[in-house]
Amino acid sequence: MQMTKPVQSSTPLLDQVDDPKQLRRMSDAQLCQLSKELRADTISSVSRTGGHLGSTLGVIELTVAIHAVFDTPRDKLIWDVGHQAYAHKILTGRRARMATLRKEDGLSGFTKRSESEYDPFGAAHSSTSISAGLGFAVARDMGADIGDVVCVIGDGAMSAGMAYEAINNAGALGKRLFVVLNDNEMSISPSVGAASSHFANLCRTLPVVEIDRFLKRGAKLLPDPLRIGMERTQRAMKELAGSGNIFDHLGFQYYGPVDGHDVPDLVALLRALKTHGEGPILIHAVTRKGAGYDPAEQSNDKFHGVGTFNLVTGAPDKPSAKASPPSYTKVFGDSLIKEAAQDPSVVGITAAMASGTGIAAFAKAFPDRAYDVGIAEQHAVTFAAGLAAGGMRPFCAIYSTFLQRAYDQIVHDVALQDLPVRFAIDRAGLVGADGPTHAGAYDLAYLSNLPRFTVMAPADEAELVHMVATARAYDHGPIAFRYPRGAGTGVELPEKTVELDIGKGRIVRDGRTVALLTLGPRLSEALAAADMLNARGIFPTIADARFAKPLDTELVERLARSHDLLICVEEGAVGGFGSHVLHHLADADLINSGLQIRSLTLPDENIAQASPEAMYAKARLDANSIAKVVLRCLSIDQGEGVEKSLKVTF
Ligand SMILES: Cc1ncc(C[n+]2csc(CCOP(=O)(O)OP(=O)(O)O)c2C)c(N)n1
Ligand SMILES: CC(=O)[C@@H](O)[C@H](O)COP(=O)(O)O
Ligand SMILES: [Mg+2]
Repeated sequence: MQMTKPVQSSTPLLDQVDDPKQLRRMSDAQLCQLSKELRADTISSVSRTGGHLGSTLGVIELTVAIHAVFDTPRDKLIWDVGHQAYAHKILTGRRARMATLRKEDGLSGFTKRSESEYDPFGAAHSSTSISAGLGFAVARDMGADIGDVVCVIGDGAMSAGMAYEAINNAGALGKRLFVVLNDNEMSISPSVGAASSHFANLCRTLPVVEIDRFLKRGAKLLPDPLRIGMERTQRAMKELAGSGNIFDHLGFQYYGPVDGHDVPDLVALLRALKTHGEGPILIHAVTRKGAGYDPAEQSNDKFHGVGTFNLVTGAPDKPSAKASPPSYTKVFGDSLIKEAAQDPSVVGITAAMASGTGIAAFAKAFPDRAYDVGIAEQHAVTFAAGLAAGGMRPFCAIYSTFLQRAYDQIVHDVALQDLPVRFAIDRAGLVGADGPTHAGAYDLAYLSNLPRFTVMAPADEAELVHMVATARAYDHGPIAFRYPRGAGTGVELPEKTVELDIGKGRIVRDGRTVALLTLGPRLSEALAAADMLNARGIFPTIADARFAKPLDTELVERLARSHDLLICVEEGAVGGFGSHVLHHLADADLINSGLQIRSLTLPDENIAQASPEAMYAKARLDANSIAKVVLRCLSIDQGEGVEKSLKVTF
């Protein structure tokens, strides 16, 4: 084993750690000191970069204890969601790069295989850790050079069905596997659901758990025959006491609840279990989200996701969002409230993203018509399908990327049954700092190919208001509208809503020769591109499709027949709006030598490596890029003059 240098207790310990193996030779006092330094370093670093601070602060001691006991990277440490892994990154050789967190070519905000051997499995979408961990455990038992497997999963992540699918399988297989339930009673907002109450109850039955743990520990030290007898007695006691918990009943050995901030206790327990543990083991650690930083502990969301902030006060550096135009999210929330005020059948559903989707505002106005189902997108969709079948008008508000998790429910329970579920799809397109795992790139592709689905995208927040009204009134099958993260264009919001003609787009600016057909907020970039091109004597027609499905075939055919160049622009992947336009033109026999067609989408590489700077400029969906495509298609000299006037850069 490569010898790691012992730490001197003089200088800050964190400065001496360049390999987590060094923690295995530290005393309890040193590990406690290291935890203090690690917490301070994390807070200071995130105050300059922003990020998911609260959840990392909740697992500082757990991170230190796990690395002090387990032999990473041979022992696999898998973080669920991975948003709490900043301290893990600092301890595993990435401290010097923390300034690049969530930036172009920088450290991911989540765990990422390509980033470090200490990240054996990528995360960012919740509740995958136990499934992946079990996979590693089976691989180990089939001969792979893998040691122990430790999955750290939060109580929020434990509200997702996938976690129970994994527990169900792990409990049956009986493989040695460690699951640490990091229970801080928080998701992004306070945890919801019966499972969360169950965990809380376990914390209230401490004496029973203490006895149980004492007996378990004692049993481990006895010779086998006696030990088996002791364990049988224990189990009988629990049955009699009617106690026990879901994990015990599903084949796990449950230990806890333990104080997730007590490093010596955690180390002692983990060491004992690593030595004596058999089969799947669940350690229930009770922590505080935002622990150790008062501004975080005092805030409602415990600094779940923050921008840069003042280290002393915790106050955000950037002015509050109120200064910029209202976000699409706020416009959606306010519009849904207005619709619900006149329609008692409107219901709002979120999957643990109440504030992020605007359902929190809706819930304030209509508490008995708002449902936060936890991190359970699959359930959310079929729950909405049941509501629709029951005659209600459910709005299922789920981020584009998280909706991917419920695809079969969308197809099987909603589309094929032709149920009028309304999908409010936020974070459509690139999202910036959360990167590729959160890009809302695929919803146009995965919805526009489904039978009976109506798929809309507003060009601005005024259009969004009309689409919410249109969706509420539309009872003829599933209908979705998708819109981007962040502020709108600042356009004036309509007093009176208009129900749009389903499947009908609009001409926004008349022109000739070139037609730009956009879907969603790229309309403003297309208009800006046209303004640039006017300087070159090119006056494009600009059209807003409004619908990806049903396609406005009359509009598409009219544009194709009366222009030499047709360019479709969308914030989505190949297979979405533009693909359907091309498909229709081929079917209509309109693809001929006289017509050039282009479909501008988010290129694969931009989706795969998306980051703040890889927003629309890099994704080639901004005015410069659109203008450049037009010039190139018309074989117009890209000379210096043109480049300069167009400021076109690639
Ligand atoms: C499938 C999915 N849905 C929603 C989210 C958004 N999300 C990120 S973290 C989080 C809460 C996680 O709570 P918990 O697991 O308890 O971790 P904590 O933040 O409390 O440490 C949610 C809902 C996600 N990452 N993945
Ligand atoms: C970690 C996670 O998945 C969420 O916190 C996500 O980062 C929220 O995204 P928004 O910031 O766009 O709401
Ligand atoms: Mg939690």
